[in-house]
Amino acid sequence: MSENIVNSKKNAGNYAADLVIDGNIVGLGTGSTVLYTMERLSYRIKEEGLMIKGVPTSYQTAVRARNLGIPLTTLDDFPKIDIAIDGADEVDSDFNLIKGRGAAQTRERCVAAAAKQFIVVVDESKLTKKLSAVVPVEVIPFALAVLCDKVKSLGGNAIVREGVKKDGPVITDNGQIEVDCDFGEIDNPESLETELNNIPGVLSCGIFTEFKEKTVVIAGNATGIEIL
Ligand SMILES: O=C(CO)[C@H](O)[C@H](O)COP(=O)(O)O
Repeated sequence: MSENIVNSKKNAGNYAADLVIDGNIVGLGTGSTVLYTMERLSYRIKEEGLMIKGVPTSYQTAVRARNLGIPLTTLDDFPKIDIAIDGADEVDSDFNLIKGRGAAQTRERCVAAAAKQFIVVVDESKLTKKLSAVVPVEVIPFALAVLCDKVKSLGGNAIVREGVKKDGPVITDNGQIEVDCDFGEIDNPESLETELNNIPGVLSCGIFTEFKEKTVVIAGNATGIEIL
């Protein structure tokens, strides 16, 4: 990762952490940008006595939060939360998102849906006019072929994500399979999201179009941030 991208992620992540106030229940997204948010929250907890609880969106985030001394809670205890901070793989000009590079989009969707405010932290290279990144989809193995068939009928190409230090498919935190679906440029993200999420056996695809009204995008650059 270039120094520019690292600084851009850091600037966006840090800015988002400073939006959190005492008493907040905070959705903690997954990925490298949110890690900067969590590091800054950890600093604020230790140095400023900030009192918060985090709801992690993945196993990795839970481990990182524990190591950073961020107290954790669950959606069982707080079905409604104050603010969720999460990264994205692509953000279009209407605030439609593609998420799920980390295969965490199902829990990320649950946490974003539960939040009053959804803060998306990205480096500015993630901003695009039109979504065109690969769309991750989490599916139960029983429905894998059905999903692949449906993706084909929608003009896409589905590839089961392979593990890096494991042979075979990536098994998600929910014990399911992650499938990367390439549709090229996406003309209608809302309808594609609905089509994919409605396939029986799909837990969640990585297109997020329904949180626009509560979304603030913080796009980091090498020297600062832009709020969109
Ligand atoms: O959706 C995600 C994980 O499932 C991440 O939020 C997204 O991939 C962005 O990650 P990063 O901040 O590392 O670029």
